[in-house]
Amino acid sequence: MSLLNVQNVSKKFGQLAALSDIHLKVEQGEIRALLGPNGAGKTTLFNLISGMFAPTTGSIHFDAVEITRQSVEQRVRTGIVRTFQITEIFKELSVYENLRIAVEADSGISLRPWLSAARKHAVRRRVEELLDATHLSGKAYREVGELAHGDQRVVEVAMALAMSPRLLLLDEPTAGMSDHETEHMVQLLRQLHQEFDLTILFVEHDMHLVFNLAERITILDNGRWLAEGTPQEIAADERVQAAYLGSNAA
Ligand SMILES: Nc1ncnc2c1ncn2[C@@H]1O[C@H](COP(=O)(O)OP(=O)(O)OP(=O)(O)O)[C@@H](O)[C@H]1O
Repeated sequence: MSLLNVQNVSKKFGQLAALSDIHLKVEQGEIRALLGPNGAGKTTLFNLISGMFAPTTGSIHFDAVEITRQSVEQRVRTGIVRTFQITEIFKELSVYENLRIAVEADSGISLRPWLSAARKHAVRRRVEELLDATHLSGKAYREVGELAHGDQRVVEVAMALAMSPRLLLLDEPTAGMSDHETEHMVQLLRQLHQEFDLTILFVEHDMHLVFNLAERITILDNGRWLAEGTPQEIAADERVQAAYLGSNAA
């Protein structure tokens, strides 16, 4: 049974059909890319999966439970986490403080005025685990706003991890990064995928990254499902080349 199962999903904005009859199944432990030209509907599909909007028609199941009309918060609790969903990143605070806030939000203790020593200790341990997993320990006490762009995006991933995701949704995880930062992010996502058996669904324009990181790729075009397959299958698919890859496919 698929971890995520999107069936016959359509989304209209007024007269505009942003998505029509989309099917998407993502298996536990997969790294899947969602690819397509501008306006293909990738962000809209992400919004439907993460709970920002409800679809006009169709259904979404997560781990066999229907979540079509669940709120963002309910979905986060069941393990669907998108960066920047619940906790905001505070650029004037340190990496450590940002993670502490995310961990406290996740454990539902952020609204309590007083924490027991045991609770504080548990929060500290969890923050240290997250710093370790994302290789941010050496930058724990730096202000997030002072970090390089690539490191700031890693902090976003660490904050998403604080929510204990089973399905991590990433919007263009390497947008604006240098080659070196991109390589670091790819390594990190691969490592987290293995270490936590994390299922990852990401939207990305960078073709190189998609082919390098994704195990399977789903292509949308003009609000419709166009193709799905391994990177090799997608690169060889004539419909995809015609609709999207063009000369980049070479
Ligand atoms: N909130 C909204 N209200 C009205 N129209 C919207 C809304 N969100 C998206 N659209 C429209 O839906 C269509 C699909 O947009 P979407 O942003 O999902 O595509 P995308 O594949 O993510 O594109 P891009 O790669 O440019 O980000 C577009 O025509 C867009 O203008």
